[in-house]
Amino acid sequence: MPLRLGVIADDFTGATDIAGFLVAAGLRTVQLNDPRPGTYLPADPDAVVISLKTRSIPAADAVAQSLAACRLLEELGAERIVFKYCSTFDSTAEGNIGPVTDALLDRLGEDLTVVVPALPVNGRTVYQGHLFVYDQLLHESGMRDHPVTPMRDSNLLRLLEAQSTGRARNIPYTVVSAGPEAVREALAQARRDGVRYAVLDALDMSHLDTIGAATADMRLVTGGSGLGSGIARALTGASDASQDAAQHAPEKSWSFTAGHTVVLSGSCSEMTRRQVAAYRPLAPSLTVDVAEVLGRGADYVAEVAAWAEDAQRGTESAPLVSATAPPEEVRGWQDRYGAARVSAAVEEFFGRLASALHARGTTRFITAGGETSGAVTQALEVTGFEVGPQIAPGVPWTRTLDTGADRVDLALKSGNFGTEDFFSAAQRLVTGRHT
Ligand SMILES: Nc1ncnc2c1ncn2[C@@H]1O[C@H](COP(=O)(O)OP(=O)(O)O)[C@@H](O)[C@H]1O
Ligand SMILES: O=C(O)[C@@H](O)C(=O)COP(=O)(O)O
Repeated sequence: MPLRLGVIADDFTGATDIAGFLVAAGLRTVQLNDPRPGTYLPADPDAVVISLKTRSIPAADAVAQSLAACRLLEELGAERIVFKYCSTFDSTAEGNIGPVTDALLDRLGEDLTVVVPALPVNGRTVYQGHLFVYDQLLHESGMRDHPVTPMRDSNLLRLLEAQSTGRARNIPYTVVSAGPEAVREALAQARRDGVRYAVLDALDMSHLDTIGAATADMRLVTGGSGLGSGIARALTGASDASQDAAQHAPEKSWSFTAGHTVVLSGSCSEMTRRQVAAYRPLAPSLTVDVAEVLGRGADYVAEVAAWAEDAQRGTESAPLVSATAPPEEVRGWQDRYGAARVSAAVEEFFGRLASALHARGTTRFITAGGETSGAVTQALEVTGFEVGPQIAPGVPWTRTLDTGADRVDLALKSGNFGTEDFFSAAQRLVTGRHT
């Protein structure tokens, strides 16, 4: 069977997010982290999601890695490509969403694509081309203070045109709510007018189903996991009931790996800050000292690993190691040492800590933050995942494709996803289902 969908995701939490929605819609989905020609692919998947860590690297590198991923997906026979980026359009001023979109359009010989970051089930909607996070415009939400990709504009047309070579046009919700035929006509008109990026409004998940149906003949689409859901549901004809069941029913056949659990939080988002605050009274916790990370490196990693190992013995709830901090504290570190240096050092710290803990018997990692999850997953040398039960919309448990002693379970939480009790909720799913 040809691969029906190939997804290029610009970070690791984003990749598991979309993979979870594809699975919920009924597509057999595999997530690959270190894709190379000849990479092992289990059981004839319908969709392959490639996780990259390209959101905040230099644009030229992001383009090169995304094109390599696209080539691999084409070799696997992918009929259609989805470029998955964040539902809050996280990008630096120079890109990378625009440059990668342009490069993929050129590679696939297409002149028009759609831009659909909306994920209404998690409060991200697009109205008249403006991105909202629940009741706030993107630039007024916590995303204005993101340590790596602060978002200071909510107008997707302006954001995209500033990063790319072509013209953008909004297809408003009045057209989207009129159904797939109306959207197809608007897209055809946009193409005739030389528009390169059609920014579609979406206020609820049914709008994403409409967009999924209307874009069935497009080789390249771009957006968030909600678009993935709409496309997959158009492919499989999944009903709301089957989608709901897949998202919420405990998967009886899914088993977790025996061993210890740790919670690693490197996200500084508003929701992660609340989740960390809610979890602290329930479990041993350690706050990462950024000065120690920068000053002591490997020594500090060993010290924190020893603390976590010790803490794992004395408690039911997994220990939490957290660098999560409010914006003024993050700015303080960045002013002192430089933003790029601090981010890279904290990410490297979490990667090294994960490796050290894995060597000492930790098999389950609950990580908060996209860049943080990428660093942890890469340090653990995970090559690919199977996607399991959803802890919250957009956050499934996953397990590595390895079957042997190296197998680990990972819950990669996007910064703003999940409810306040997320860290406990993730562990509740594990209880009683060890291998
Ligand atoms: N206390 C801190 N000070 C400065 N930067 C931090 C701190 N804690 C974490 N970071 C950095 O902030 C970034 C958070 O990004 P990420 O992990 O993607 O979270 P999110 O999913 O919320 O975007 C990472 O690069 C991380 O290393
Ligand atoms: O689309 C989303 O919101 C997520 O899938 C995502 O990309 C998460 O990124 P982080 O907030 O950096 O974890």
